[in-house]
Amino acid sequence: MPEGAGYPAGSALSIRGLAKSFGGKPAVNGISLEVPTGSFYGLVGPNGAGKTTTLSMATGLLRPDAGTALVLGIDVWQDPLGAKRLMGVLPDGVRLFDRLSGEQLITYAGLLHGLDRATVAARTRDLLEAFDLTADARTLVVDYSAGMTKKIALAASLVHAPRLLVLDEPFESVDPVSAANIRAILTDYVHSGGTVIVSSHVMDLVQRMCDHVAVVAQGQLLAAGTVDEVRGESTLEDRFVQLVGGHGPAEGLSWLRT
Ligand SMILES: Nc1ncnc2c1ncn2[C@@H]1O[C@H](COP(=O)(O)OP(=O)(O)OP(=O)(O)O)[C@@H](O)[C@H]1O
Repeated sequence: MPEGAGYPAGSALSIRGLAKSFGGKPAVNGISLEVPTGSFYGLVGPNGAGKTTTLSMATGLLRPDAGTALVLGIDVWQDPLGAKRLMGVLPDGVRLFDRLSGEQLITYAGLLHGLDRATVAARTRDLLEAFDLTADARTLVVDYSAGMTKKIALAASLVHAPRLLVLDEPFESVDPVSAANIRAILTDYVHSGGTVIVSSHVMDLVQRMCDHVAVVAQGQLLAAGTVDEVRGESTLEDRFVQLVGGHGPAEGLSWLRT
């Protein structure tokens, strides 16, 4: 099949029929999704819904049992290098080379992507500044807080100026000022033609920040479209609970009541 055949031209990420089971138990059960180029796309779902598994398969980190993922028409599993050149990825539970300093980590990411030293040095400086990490540039990443680690990982994912950003829980552990800063960086990136897909549990944030959203539960897609299409007259949070089916009050915990 030629590159991108059968896939919408306007999609930065095309996921078709992705599936993965662990020990015979389906984690992702045939998810298909089109992420339009230039969109800020939220992926939401309850704990264990299959978000991380889906994003890992879409970014070449976890081999699917079935299905395909294309980044700007390039098959992630047939041409991983070609696809990864176009993508910046913040995986869940980032495992970084944490014996490097923050500055070294971004530099290393840039050099791995084949950028020349002068470009890497200039971009590293800009990224450290943008993420407010200049003062900690020489500190080892192992000594960073959880939020600082998230920020340095995000900075490293941007150094090669990717066209698609795939971010698993980028705001987890990040303080509100830094979160606002990251949101501004990402919004600016989208306005300049980039595409972002971000998983999050924070509905309010997704409603305010994203223009598209997909809701997954139990490894399946329950709804996808623009945020306004998906939420209708409700808030995204109410619609999410409706779709996913909330638990009742904690009757089983009567012993906990004083
Ligand atoms: N490596 C693994 N081995 C076995 N089971 C796994 C593995 N990774 C994920 N799972 C299972 O797959 C299902 C989906 O997990 P996944 O991490 O994709 O969910 P998630 O939507 O990202 O959840 P959360 O919001 O809690 O991070 C869960 O039932 C999980 O236990």
